[in-house]
Formats: sequence, C-alpha cells, structure tokens
Amino acid sequence: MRNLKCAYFVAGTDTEIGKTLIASSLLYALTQTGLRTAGMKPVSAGAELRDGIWHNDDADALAAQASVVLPTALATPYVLREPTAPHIAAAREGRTIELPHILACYTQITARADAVVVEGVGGFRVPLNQAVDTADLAQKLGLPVVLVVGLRLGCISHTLLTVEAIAARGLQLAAWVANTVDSHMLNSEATVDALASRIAAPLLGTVPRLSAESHPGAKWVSIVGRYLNFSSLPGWPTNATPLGQ
Ligand SMILES: Nc1ncnc2c1ncn2[C@@H]1O[C@H](COP(=O)(O)OP(=O)(O)OP(=O)(O)O)[C@@H](O)[C@H]1O
Ligand SMILES: C[C@H](N)[C@H](N)CCCCCC(=O)O
Ligand SMILES: [Mg+2]
Repeated sequence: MRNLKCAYFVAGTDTEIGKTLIASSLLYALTQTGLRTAGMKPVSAGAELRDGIWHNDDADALAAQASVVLPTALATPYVLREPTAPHIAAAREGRTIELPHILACYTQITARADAVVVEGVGGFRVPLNQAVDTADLAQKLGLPVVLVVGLRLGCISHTLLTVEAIAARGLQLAAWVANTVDSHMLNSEATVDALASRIAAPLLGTVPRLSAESHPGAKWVSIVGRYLNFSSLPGWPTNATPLGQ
C-alpha cells in the first residue's frame, strides 16, 4: 500500500457495456507513464479451459495492459465458469464468493503496484452471494469509482440509479465515461448532455462505436484513450501525456 499512487473501481450501468474496454484503456494510459500497474477483476463469470488453465477474457484483457504480472489467484480470485450471474455460477460450482478473501488479494496487489484498476462485474448491484453484492465490494475497497455508461436508449435511468447507489454507499464518483453501445441511437449527444447536467462528476469523454473498418489495424485500448481525458481523476499521474497527443 506504501507505494500506491492511484486506484480506481470501474463500474458500469449494465453488463456488456464497455467496462473492460475502458478499464483496459485506463491501465494502458497508466502503464505508459512508467508506473507499476495492475489490473484486478475480482469476480469473473465465463471462462474457457486452455492448456489446463481456466481463462477469463476480462482478466486477460486487463493483464495485457498492466506492467505487473500477477498470479490469477490474486488478480481474479473467483474465475467462475458459466457466463451468468456470479452468485449462481459460484453456487453451481459449489463455491461461495467471500468478500474478505477479495480484500486480502487486493491488499497484496497494492503492495506490488503503484496503480491498480479494479473492474466490477455486470452492473453496480450484482449479487456476489446471499448477503453481499458488487456495491458492498466497492464500498469495502473504498476506491473512487469510474462509471462507464453504456450509451443506448434506457441509459439515462440506469445511470441515475447507479449514481444514486454509488452515493448511498458513501463512495466518490470520480468521473464517468459515455461509451457508445448503440451507434444508431437517436439523440445520443442530447442524452449525454442530459446526463452531464445531472451528474456532479466530470465526464472523461464520449467513446464512439469502434470497428475494424473505422480504425483498421489499431489497438482499441489506445484508440479509446484519444476520446478520454483522464487528468481529472484523483491521483492521476502528473507526467501522463494525453493519448490523443
Ligand atoms: N466503443 C466500443 N466500440 C466497439 N466495441 C465496443 C465498444 N465498447 C465495448 N465494445 C465491445 O463490446 C463488448 C462488451 O464490452 P466489454 O467487454 O468491455 O463490456 P463489459 O461491461 O466489461 O462486460 P462484462 O459485464 O461482461 O464485464 C466487447 O466485445 C467490446 O469489445
Ligand atoms: C457473464 C457476464 N458477461 C458478466 N460477467 C456477469 C453479468 C451478471 C449480471 C447479473 C444481473 O445483473 O442480472
Ligand atoms: Mg468486463
């Protein structure tokens, strides 16, 4: 913990809306500054067996942008096999997700890294077991939250509910990102404006829907950073150069 300069909890308005993409982009930008960076996906649901090891795509994506190599047992203490609600996936494997174990892993990670990005699972109140959910995990970690909004019809209410839940846990909403899920959405700019006028935290930027055609041969993690200005994040390293420059 002594060396830790910054750490963030990346939450989302839903599952499959870009948390991993934005968390990876954050890690990419932090790694560029020369910091020792680590990614954590404490609970993952959906894994495939390769060479006798269960792999989760999110955990692998974060690890690919981090400079500190962590054992899976620390970075992702719960690699669950089925791509379903984690408490259900865990129960079907005869496992129970335990918050104290996740917190102990996080503490060990902070001893090895200067910057840590933790990705949540699904939306903000996904159950982890019968007693606790992702919001409890975020609260116990006590990290500033970066909220990824999946920009599509319905996201206004999802976002405002999530912002309320973050505040109810006494957590700091450090910033939010609008990530385009539906590129055909009507009035997407007005939607972002409507959210911006209701959220008392900075908008890091709006990420368009990327495609192999729009950005041929490009690494998406670096492309995403061009649309985001991370500098308002608490603890953001002062030597970081905006990725668009
Ligand atoms: N702006 C974007 N442009 C193009 N593809 C995107 C964009 N954002 C996300 N995606 C794609 O959408 C899918 C879901 O994104 P991602 O895995 O980051 O979501 P998530 O919120 O982390 O999901 P989960 O709840 O499973 O962790 C991925 O295939 C990702 O590459
Ligand atoms: C499998 C998926 N991609 C996520 N990892 C888990 C999403 C759980 C959502 C649970 C829910 O809110 O209903
Ligand atoms: Mg993810």
